[in-house]
Amino acid sequence: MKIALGCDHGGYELKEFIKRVLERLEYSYEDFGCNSTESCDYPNFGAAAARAVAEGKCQRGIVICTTGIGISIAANKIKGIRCAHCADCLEAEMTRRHNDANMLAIGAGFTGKNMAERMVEVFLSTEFEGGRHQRRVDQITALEN
Ligand SMILES: O=C(CO)[C@H](O)[C@H](O)[C@H](O)COP(=O)(O)O
Repeated sequence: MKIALGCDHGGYELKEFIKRVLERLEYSYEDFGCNSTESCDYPNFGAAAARAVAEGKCQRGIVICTTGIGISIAANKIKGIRCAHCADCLEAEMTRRHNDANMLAIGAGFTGKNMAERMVEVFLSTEFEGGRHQRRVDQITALEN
């Protein structure tokens, strides 16, 4: 599974940490920037990672800004993306099980490295349950058209 990464300046350091986590877990990744803590704008980086997921070049995405909110809003503008802003492991697990979320958004100003590492692990290893949840995901998809 290949993971698309995106961030703004507020998420840069946590994104670099998450790269090491992904290497330890033996996931490949593609980094869509940004590439420093210099101030920049999150929409382009969130959308670039989201497009890679929507186009199937990557199977999941992880995006990070200071709150995780702005970059999740941007990612969710891309058709086919279900980007969940999560702050703990249960949210990261539930959004996989129930929403088949294909992107995780993290707020680096609020979520520490330890929690982020555990969220990434559970997000990438939890399967979608399908069943009644598939019907609801289909309804979300229908809203895009
Ligand atoms: O979009 C956000 C808030 O919802 C992100 O947290 C951004 O990182 C933040 O807005 C950036 O703000 P800054 O003052 O330019 O660092």
